[in-house]
Amino acid sequence: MNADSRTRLNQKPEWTALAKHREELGEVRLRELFAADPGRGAGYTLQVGDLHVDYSKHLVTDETLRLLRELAAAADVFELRDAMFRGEKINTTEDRAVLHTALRASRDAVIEVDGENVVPGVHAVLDKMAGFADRVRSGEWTGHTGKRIRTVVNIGIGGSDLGPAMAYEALRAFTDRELTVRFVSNVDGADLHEAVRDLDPAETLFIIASKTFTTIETITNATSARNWLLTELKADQDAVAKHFVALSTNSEKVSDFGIDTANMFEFWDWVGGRYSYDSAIGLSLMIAIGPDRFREMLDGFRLVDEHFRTAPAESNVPLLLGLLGIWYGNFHDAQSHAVLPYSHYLSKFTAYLQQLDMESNGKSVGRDGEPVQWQTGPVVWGTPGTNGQHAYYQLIHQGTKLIPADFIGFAEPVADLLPGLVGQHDLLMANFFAQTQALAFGKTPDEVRAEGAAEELVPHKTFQGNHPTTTILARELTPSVLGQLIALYEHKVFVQGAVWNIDSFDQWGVELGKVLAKRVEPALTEGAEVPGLDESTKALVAKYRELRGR
Ligand SMILES: O=P(O)(O)OC[C@H]1O[C@](O)(CO)[C@@H](O)[C@@H]1O
Repeated sequence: MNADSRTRLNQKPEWTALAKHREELGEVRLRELFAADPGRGAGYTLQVGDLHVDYSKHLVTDETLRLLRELAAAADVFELRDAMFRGEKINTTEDRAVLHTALRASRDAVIEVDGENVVPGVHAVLDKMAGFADRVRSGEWTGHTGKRIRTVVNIGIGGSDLGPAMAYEALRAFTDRELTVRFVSNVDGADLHEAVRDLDPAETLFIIASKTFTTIETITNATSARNWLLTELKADQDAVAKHFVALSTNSEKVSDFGIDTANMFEFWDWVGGRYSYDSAIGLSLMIAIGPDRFREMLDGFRLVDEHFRTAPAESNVPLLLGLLGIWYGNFHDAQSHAVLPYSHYLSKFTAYLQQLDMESNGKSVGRDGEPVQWQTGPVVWGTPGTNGQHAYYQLIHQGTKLIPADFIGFAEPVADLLPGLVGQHDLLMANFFAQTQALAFGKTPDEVRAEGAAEELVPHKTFQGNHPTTTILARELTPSVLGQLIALYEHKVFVQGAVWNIDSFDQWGVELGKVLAKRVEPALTEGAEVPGLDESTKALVAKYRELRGR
């Protein structure tokens, strides 16, 4: 691969061809595209596993898609993909392999890092997790006083929180209702306080999830949780072993904290935090849904991995979704991307994707260390429909910004919901379909007039339409379907990072704030002089101390 040639992405003929094509298409109208091709609705669809993906409501033609695929080829996307699956160290700034795909590889697969097959280790940890999860679920694992565990509290942040928290919500219908899981991430003590205040410590298990085991928020919360537990139980340090387990790559720090390393579930530096909830980081989820369902979820991931690895470019769904994002971000100046799940169970899905996408592709320096000269990752945002419809959809429909959106919905409601529900799922999904229709085709002034609107209101009631959306539809939100969805987005993010020639697997941008926080803290607590503190922050710190009466 030639890193230099990728750096000059916007000087490549494939890029220029796309820019020219964009000019020629001008303000292409979805109404026209559908009028010109009545088969578009059924034709612009792909299937991957259980996911039916409709991309007909995009501002693209066959030619656009062909040119986008050529750009991907010119950027060596598939070469980089193959290098990732082979275990090469494509996270160059950290000199690490990127092998979240190995976390869901089948037992007999062989994937080597530095000459060692990592798959047996992955399955050994999965088996250990399964054994532990079964013991907690059955009540065989008891706390210090002999009581069974009723609540699991996962303490972690970023990738050590968002993934399991999202998936626990998503798969609530599959959870053991006798056992609940709570998630604590914020260093604001209120988070831990609210999570434990009504719990019986004797029935509580803390899972301390931290890849590095040095993250200040997590270690602080874990220390406070240990204090709470020992105080409430009036127990000594021995009680820790029955109420604390760790998920980490750092056995030394785990042991320093007082957790028995026999109760540590390991993962590896080739798993990025935001790509880790299908590793040991998913232990809380496994306890909640059981090992079999967890494995079904891994099967879902693997299905999409295989698709991404082997499907031709024309039918490769992660490639398509990645390229559509590039079309809008780089050739239409779109700044953001909305993800709008029409499932209450996916209430944390977009928050999870924010880290996956924005921590991966929020970069402005290429893999060669040169500043990139094109837009990279979008702002990802969204909440479940239909709540968003009554909040910010106004701006998507009639505002001045182009906001491509993914609509995710399901034909069946997940679980046996309340018997008295009055056809709510069809109503939910009617909104789902209606919104993408309204966004795409809008309402013309003539249509508004035909409804008898007063002339002065016609411009206000007109919908320009032409807002692009992808629709992802599956039968039901099962563990496997969740795995498929997450792998789809993981690989979409990969495609975009590969085209933009950035390292999607490092996160140097979070470091500065961490270092400065450490430096500022003594100024808050002790009024210490912090060298290099700017005048604005100095004044704010002084105000803070005054307000705290210090
Ligand atoms: O699992 P750890 O090491 O505590 O890190 C938590 C999170 O912090 C980050 O390193 C930076 O915010 C994320 O990438 C990671 O998911």
